Amino acid sequence: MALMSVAEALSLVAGPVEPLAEEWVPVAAAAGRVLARDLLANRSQPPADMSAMDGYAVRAADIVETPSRLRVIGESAAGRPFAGAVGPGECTRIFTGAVLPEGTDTVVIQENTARDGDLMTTTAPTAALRNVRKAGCDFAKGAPGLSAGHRITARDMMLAAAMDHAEIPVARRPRVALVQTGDELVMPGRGTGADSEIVVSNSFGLAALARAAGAEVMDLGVVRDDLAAIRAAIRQAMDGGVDILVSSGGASVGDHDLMAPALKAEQVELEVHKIALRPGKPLMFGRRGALRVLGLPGNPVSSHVCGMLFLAPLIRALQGETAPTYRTVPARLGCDMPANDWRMDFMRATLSDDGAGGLLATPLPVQDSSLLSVLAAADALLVRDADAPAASAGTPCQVILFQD
Ligand SMILES: Nc1nc2c(c(=O)[nH]1)N[C@H]1C(S)=C(S)[C@@H](COP(=O)(O)OP(=O)(O)OC[C@H]3O[C@@H](n4cnc5c(N)ncnc54)[C@H](O)[C@@H]3O)O[C@H]1N2
Ligand code: MOO
Repeated sequence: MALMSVAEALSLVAGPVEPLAEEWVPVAAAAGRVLARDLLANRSQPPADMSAMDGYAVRAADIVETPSRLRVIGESAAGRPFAGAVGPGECTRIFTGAVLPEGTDTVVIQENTARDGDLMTTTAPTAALRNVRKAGCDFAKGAPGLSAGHRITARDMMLAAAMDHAEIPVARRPRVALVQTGDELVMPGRGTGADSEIVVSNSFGLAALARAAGAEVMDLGVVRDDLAAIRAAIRQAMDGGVDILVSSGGASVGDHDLMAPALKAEQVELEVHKIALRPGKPLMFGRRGALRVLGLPGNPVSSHVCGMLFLAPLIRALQGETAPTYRTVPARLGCDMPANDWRMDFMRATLSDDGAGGLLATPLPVQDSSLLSVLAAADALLVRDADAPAASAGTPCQVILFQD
């Protein structure tokens, strides 16, 4: 029987997802968070007509001739507006960012004036309404500024602050718990040096991916290949209010691969179990109540690729982010490729310049899913569709860039 496609699995994992509850955070702490509601401007910017330059605020009708001579009756500076009104034949000194005095509509830059006591003479023409920023020209009070589902950038933080928001509503960070199964596993620096030991690597990549997508991560550590121990870890996640439990290892079909039986025993309904993906065929996804479980293969490259393809989009979807999927960019093949088999393939590849402003993607020569050195040396994942025909160098293709 044909295994489920990557697209179908992704739609089950990160398809229509009810976003987590909102919480309010100070704008200064909002980088990378996802807006839970549309953010409207609480005030107009600029709040009044303001000068864009240092010079003199005048009435345009008074400076049609050059030279024109006007009486200086006061000053308007940023934060210290001129209190009165400016009549015909009058002007005020004005500085950048100051409110235009009543009666004026144009600013003559000081370089185009001469000053003698309280008289100002224009020395070059200035078009009517020049050097003035109209009230609300950046944004008007009540106007939509940022949309729900948008991930806040540094620039958005500036906009939100300028729109006079001290705190903004964002989706709660998804809580992700990581568990790694395997009798062979030891933490870095904690092994005895025995050949049978393997040093844990998966949780480091998965935690970084999850945090970059906006999650709070807790590491439940290494669990032995023991049904009771794995079931206890699943219950710990359920009781601890975890949103996504991510396991790595024990996903295949060997006698010691206990993740599926443990999930079934804990009544986690498996919606995905084995898909047409390389690396990552043994992927599992299930739910029980509010808990979602992603069971990733233990092979390090498989766990990381599945983290990029499924975990990061799920974390983003739970925050209400729009278009929660992995993102591809166009490139061209750097070498001839044979036809693909029935598994969609995400190959570790290097990128180079194609000499025409584009990218050339060349798969690294060995693609075994255990090879961390190859994963670290790659620039991108080259996407090969299931059953893709043979393709020659230069053929357009898609790649996923590593984001770190
Ligand atoms: N008869 C079959 N055997 C296998 C199949 C299959 O279809 N039939 N699928 C293969 C594929 S594809 C994959 S991928 C692996 C996945 O196996 P598991 O998820 O059960 O992974 P483990 O056996 O637990 O570990 C595999 C490998 O990865 C190392 N590992 C595990 N966890 C970590 C970790 N946290 N950090 C670093 N390295 C880890 C582990 O020591 C093993 O070397 O199954 C194939 N077999
Ligand atoms: O799917 Mo496995 O991840 O090919 O090695």
